[in-house]
Amino acid sequence: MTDIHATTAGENPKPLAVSCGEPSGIGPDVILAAWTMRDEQQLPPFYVLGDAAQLAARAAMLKLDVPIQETSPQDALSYFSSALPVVPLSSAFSEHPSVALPSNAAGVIEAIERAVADTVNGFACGVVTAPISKKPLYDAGFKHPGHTEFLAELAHKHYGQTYLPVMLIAGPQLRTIPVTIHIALSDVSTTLTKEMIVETAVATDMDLKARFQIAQPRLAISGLNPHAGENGAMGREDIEIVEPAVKELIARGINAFGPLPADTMFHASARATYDVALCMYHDQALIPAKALGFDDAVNVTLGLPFIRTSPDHGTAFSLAGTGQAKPDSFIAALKMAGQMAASSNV
Ligand SMILES: NC(=O)C1=CN([C@@H]2O[C@H](COP(=O)(O)OP(=O)(O)OC[C@H]3O[C@@H](n4cnc5c(N)ncnc54)[C@H](O)[C@@H]3O)[C@@H](O)[C@H]2O)C=CC1
Ligand SMILES: NCC(=O)COP(=O)(O)O
Repeated sequence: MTDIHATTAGENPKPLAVSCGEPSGIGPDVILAAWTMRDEQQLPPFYVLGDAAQLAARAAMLKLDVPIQETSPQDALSYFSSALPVVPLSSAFSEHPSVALPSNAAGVIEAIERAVADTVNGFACGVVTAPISKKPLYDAGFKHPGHTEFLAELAHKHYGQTYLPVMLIAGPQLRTIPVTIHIALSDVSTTLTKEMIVETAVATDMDLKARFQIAQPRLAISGLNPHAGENGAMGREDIEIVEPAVKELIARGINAFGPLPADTMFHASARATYDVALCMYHDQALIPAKALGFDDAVNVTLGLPFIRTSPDHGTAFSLAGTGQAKPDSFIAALKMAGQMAASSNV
């Protein structure tokens, strides 16, 4: 597998815009910890769309010495070496580690919107999102299953075009993509279409070339059913949906192969045959990716007109404010976004 995890840092003239995520989760913990490691980890500069007082309270709880500087996106870069730059939101957050408060939901959403707007407007070179807790946002009227779908909606708002967002989980040993994303397992077989597989694969092929400099990406396409359907004996979707998609991809000049039985496509020698595995549903893709790389895999949204990365983990409420949250995946997300911004040819 070509190594896109190797990073360069500090080469971008613009900082990354970090949305604070759920303030009661471990987002603040990993953001603060990452800033303290900015030199040893050679992190690209970043600023946080969040609440300076809440971040300062979390830093105190964690006994982290993090000076915090409220600033604008334009001035954030000049503070990064000496303080964590924070661009304030319209309203303050309440600081309650481990307890998601409905009153914080509007700020969580605003932070994502503002990080995207800053990037589109040229103040930031990419968006890095800290984890959100989806349920409190749904309760507050958030209509999108997760960041991935919301970011496509924001891209449409800014550019007037429709984008197909593709969730890539990229770790040092494995990259996977779920073709269907945040839907119930019972809806997968009725939602999956040949067109979805083809469109996801085309967007993947394009972005692996443009953003990750993989000249001829090799796409392994999983089957949906056990044993990729066992010639139709265990479900017909592999014959009727996945196989025709693979044929069309090959006809379009994309280096795709499959459908592969999902249970045998993730061992080491199988992984050596492809650059990315396209899987038919969320857990088929995310279980192997997180099992192999939970600490350092990165969630990247492909198919968008801007860069977005995120740690692969969620809000881990029980760890918020305890000092036990590992910042590794967030650090990997910062590095990958910085590297993508420095090297993208889009
Ligand atoms: N990008 C995002 O915004 C994501 C958000 N989520 C959301 O997070 C919430 C919690 O989801 P879960 O499935 O519990 O996943 P989770 O990733 O928050 O936690 C899973 C397990 O890993 C541990 N863990 C997670 N991050 C860690 C870290 N940095 N260091 C050490 N241990 C860590 C947790 O303590 C827990 O045992 C949900 O609301 C989910 O929707 C989940 C994944 C990604
Ligand atoms: N399981 C991954 C996840 O839920 C992250 O989704 P998103 O918020 O990045 O769309």
